[in-house]
Amino acid sequence: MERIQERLQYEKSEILTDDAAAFLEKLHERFEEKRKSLLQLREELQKEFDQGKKPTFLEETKAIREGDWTIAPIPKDLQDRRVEITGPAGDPKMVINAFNSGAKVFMADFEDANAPTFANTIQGQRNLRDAIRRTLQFTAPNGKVYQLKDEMATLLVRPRGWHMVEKHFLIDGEPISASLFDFGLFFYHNAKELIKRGSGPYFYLPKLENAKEARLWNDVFVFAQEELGIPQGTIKATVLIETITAAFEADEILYELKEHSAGLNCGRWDYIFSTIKKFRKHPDFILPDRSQVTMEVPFMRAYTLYVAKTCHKRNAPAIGGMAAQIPVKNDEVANASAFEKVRKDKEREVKDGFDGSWVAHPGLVPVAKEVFDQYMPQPNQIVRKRDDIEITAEQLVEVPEGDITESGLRTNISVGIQYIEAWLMGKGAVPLYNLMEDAATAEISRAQVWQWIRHPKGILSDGRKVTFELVEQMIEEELEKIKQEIGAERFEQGRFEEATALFRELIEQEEFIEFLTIPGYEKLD
Ligand SMILES: CC(=O)SCCNC(=O)CCNC(=O)[C@H](O)C(C)(C)COP(=O)(O)OP(=O)(O)OC[C@H]1O[C@@H](n2cnc3c(N)ncnc32)[C@H](O)[C@@H]1OP(=O)(O)O
Ligand SMILES: O=CC(=O)O
Ligand SMILES: [Mg+2]
Repeated sequence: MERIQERLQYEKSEILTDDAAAFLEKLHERFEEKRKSLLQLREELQKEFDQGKKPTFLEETKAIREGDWTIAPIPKDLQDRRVEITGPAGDPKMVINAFNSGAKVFMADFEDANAPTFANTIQGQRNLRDAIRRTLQFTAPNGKVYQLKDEMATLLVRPRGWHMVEKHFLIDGEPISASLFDFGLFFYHNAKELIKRGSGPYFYLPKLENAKEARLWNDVFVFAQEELGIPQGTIKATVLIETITAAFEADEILYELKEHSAGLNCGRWDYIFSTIKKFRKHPDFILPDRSQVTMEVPFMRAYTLYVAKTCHKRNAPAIGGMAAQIPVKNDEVANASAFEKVRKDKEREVKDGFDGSWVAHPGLVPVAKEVFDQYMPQPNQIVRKRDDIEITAEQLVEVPEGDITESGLRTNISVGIQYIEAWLMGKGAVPLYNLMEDAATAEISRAQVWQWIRHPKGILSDGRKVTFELVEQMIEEELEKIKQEIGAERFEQGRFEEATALFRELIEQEEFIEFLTIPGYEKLD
């Protein structure tokens, strides 16, 4: 077996130990072929979407949707998930702050919020290993010491999606699946320790496109538990419903994972991205400015209500999504407005039936908690079945009204380039213009520009057609603005040239690039 040099560099981290590496190799041998065949299925289905197909509820799984079954009981420390904070796993200060934030759950992210440099990925594993053992500490350059409090949030870990590989760990010359790498290392080092401490190995599973992909995760769990001699059903996983195709198989996904399920979550940003991506060639499907695709537009309402209803029918928790607002420094009015937007977002979710929701920043934990405490005094509202809700396939794909504006196009260009630059610099989540931006939100930005250029209805509200030439002119102008905003020094020292080149590649390639993180990863360490 060939393993690669970087491993030596991290030997001291005690993460890529021989035993852990052997476990990863077993996962790879057993599941790599299936992973590849499922990715192939995605491509085949896309060809059908490109011909005009729309997703439907599957005839062959009708019995599952109509059947009377529930998921296995939820462990005690996942009963009350009213506020979940998320953040990149690789930053030790943020990890400590998140555990201490007062949120019930901390979703430690190897995915949307993490730029997957090998250093970030391995550091993330170290941070979590040490946090679980209560030994994680961090001293900031200003001397401030960060330590874990006695009362910590329950940990859920989000490995990367099935489409990514970890290029620093080769098996017979082939990179291992990033999902198996992130999951495998975390599980191997921590599953028994977590159980000993009264919790368990809990996960968030991102970017699944269908129930077959959930079944693969379930198979991985069964195998992993067997290998470590841990009782079957100990692993619990919440699946993000963040692709349009997965929404149509929400029931089936819960069913596949039912012994290991901890419900579903509405990953709204990737969900929007997924609709643009899947229907990119549909003449009737085009979205307005990103800022107009709110949670109130009919197809987003339909999706979230459908997820809430489906979860409760199966005794599963339904977890809401991420409002992009974060606290605004030095501007009280903008700050109050950001908090108000988050409050409204959480109010809608709790009233719809969600059992908890995400926040991006510790400063937002109290507001989300206050809303859930008010409307959900009990640990969760799973007993509240939403039989009153009926959602049709048509509602899930209803095209929203709205405008494409010059300002919306410019924001997509500017935010897209700035996010990619930050990501190439090793930061997977960044504040831009008072909003949290991560891989999912950046995907929307670049996908919209790609679509608006090609779609006959990609016309600005002032009548101009969005063209390559117009976008090219705006790229130059937006780069100049960015330089003014951040200063020439930061601009020169950054990776804006590469980020702009990648942004151009993403919008110029006729064949839509599935994820920006795939070509991006080639440029990352
Ligand atoms: C689409 C999706 O997948 S959403 C989920 C994935 N996205 C995320 O997880 C984004 C999470 N949020 C973040 O990464 C951050 O909030 C950012 C990057 C948006 C903003 O971070 P900052 O610029 O550091 O914010 P700010 O300066 O206000 O932070 C204040 C303090 O809160 C901490 N903090 C901010 N966000 C978080 C967080 N999510 N978790 C833990 N601590 C946090 C900072 O580390 C800082 O700590 P300090 O005072 O001890 O130094
Ligand atoms: O992962 C969450 C999302 O909104 O995307
Ligand atoms: Mg996502």
